Amino acid sequence: MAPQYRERTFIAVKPDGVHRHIIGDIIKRFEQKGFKLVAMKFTQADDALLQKHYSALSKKPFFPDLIKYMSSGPVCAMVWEGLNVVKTGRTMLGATNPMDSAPGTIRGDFCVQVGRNICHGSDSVESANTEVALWFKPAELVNWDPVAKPWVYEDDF
Ligand SMILES: Nc1ncnc2c1ncn2[C@@H]1O[C@H](COP(=O)(O)OP(=O)(O)OP(=O)(O)O)[C@@H](O)[C@H]1O
Repeated sequence: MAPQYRERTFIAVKPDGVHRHIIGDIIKRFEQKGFKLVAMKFTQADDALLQKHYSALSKKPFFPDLIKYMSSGPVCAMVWEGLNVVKTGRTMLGATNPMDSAPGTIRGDFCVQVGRNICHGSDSVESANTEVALWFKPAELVNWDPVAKPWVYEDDF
């Protein structure tokens, strides 16, 4: 498999998305797009993990509320793989603030306010690599070949 098809991103359904039963819809969109699920866990994140995950935002006034929100219940943490998956994943999620998220995007269709925006997606390949390593052990990442691969990638016959 060519390396560009092996790009990975970290996607998480946040506690509000879990409570509102939106996990399945989010998985469905990534599956239907043609991306490959590489790892998934349903987990209660502790403050230490979340503080590392959101360390770039530690000076923001909303940081304490963000940690409280993200640790308030379980999250569904996932790794998805495919061509340009980081950038496309962000497009599929929609703008951070659901007031600006286009209809048809996940946030545009399922939520209303920035502090309850139901999902997370890595914002660069570098962040994705850091986040995947933070949330998953290497042995939790599954290497497999979907039978549909030649029907997703044109040069893979
Ligand atoms: N002004 C705000 N008020 C409250 N919460 C906010 C605000 N801005 C961002 N957040 C929360 O912090 C998260 C991280 O913000 P960031 O600016 O990194 O956006 P993002 O990269 O689109 O979001 P995420 O990292 O969750 O995918 C947002 O998804 C949102 O839950």
